[in-house]
Amino acid sequence: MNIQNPDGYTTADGREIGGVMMEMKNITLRFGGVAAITDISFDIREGEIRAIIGPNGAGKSSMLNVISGFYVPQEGEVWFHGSRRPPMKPYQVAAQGIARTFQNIALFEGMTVLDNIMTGRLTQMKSGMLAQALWWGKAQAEETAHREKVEKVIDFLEIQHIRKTPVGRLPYGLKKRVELARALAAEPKLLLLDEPMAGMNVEEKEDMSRFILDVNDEFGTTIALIEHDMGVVMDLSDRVVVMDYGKKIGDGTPDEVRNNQAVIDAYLGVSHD
Ligand SMILES: Nc1ncnc2c1ncn2[C@@H]1O[C@H](COP(=O)(O)OP(=O)(O)OP(=O)(O)O)[C@@H](O)[C@H]1O
Repeated sequence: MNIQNPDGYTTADGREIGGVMMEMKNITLRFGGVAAITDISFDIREGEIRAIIGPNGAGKSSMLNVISGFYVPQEGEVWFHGSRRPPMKPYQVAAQGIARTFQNIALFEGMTVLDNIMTGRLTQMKSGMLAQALWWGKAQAEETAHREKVEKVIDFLEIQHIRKTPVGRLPYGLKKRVELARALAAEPKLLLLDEPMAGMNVEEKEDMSRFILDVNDEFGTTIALIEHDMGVVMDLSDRVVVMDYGKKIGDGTPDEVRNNQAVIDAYLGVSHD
C-alpha cells in the first residue's frame, strides 16, 4: 500500500482509492482579526474516507465550509477534478456533486422524514414551477423518478418505519441518520459530514459508522468528515488531516497521525510557546 502513489492505491482492507479528487492549496481564511485557517494544503482522493480532526476551535468546520462554498477563503485555491474552482455559491458547489451534513442538525422539524429527504433532490430537479405548470406530465414523471431514488436511500439506511414521521418527533440518533439520507439523496460524489456521531450513544455510533462505510463501499462515495471521537476516526478513515489553531500539524494514515508528536502535544494541550 503506497498512499503517495498519485494514481491511487489499494487499502489494507482491499478498497481501491483513486487519484486526487479535491485539492486545497494554501488556504487562508480570516474573520476580521481571527485567522480560522492559515495556509493549509491537503487533498482528498477518489473513493477515500478522509478525516479532519483537531481540538475545539482548530478550524475544522471552517475548512468544511470552504469546501462546500459557504466561505470563500481570502487566499489559496480549491481544485476539483483537475480544475481550479472559481468562487462559488453553496448551491453551485452542490450541483457539482458535493453534499453535506451539519454539526447542528439542519432539518425541517415539522416535515416528514420522506419530505425532508426529498429536499436533498432539489439540486437534481430540472423542472421548476413554470415547467410544472406547462408540462405537468413531464414534471410528474420527474417527480416519480426522484421518489424512487429517495426510496432507495430510505431502504439503504433502514428508515422505512419512520418515513411518514415528522422529524421533530424523532430521537437524536435517527435525526442524524435522516440528515445523512438527505445528503445521500443528492447522489453526491463527495459527501461532507460535520461531526456525524456528535451526541450519540455507543450503539448509535456503531450504526452510523456502519452506514458511512457502506455508503463508501456500495456507492463509491468519497467522504470527508470531521469527528471528535478518536476511536471512530481511527477505525473509519484512510487518511487524517490534523488541524490546531488554524494550522495543519499532521497528515497521514491513522497510525502515522497517532504517532505524530505535534498531534499528541495538541491533544494533551501542550503550550505553543
Ligand atoms: N463566522 C465566524 N465569525 C467569526 N469567527 C469565526 C466564525 N466561524 C469560526 N470562527 C472562528 O474561527 C476559529 C475556528 O472555528 P471552527 O468552528 O472552524 O473550529 P472547529 O475546529 O470546527 O471547532 P469545534 O470543534 O469547536 O467545532 C475559531 O476561533 C472560531 O471562533
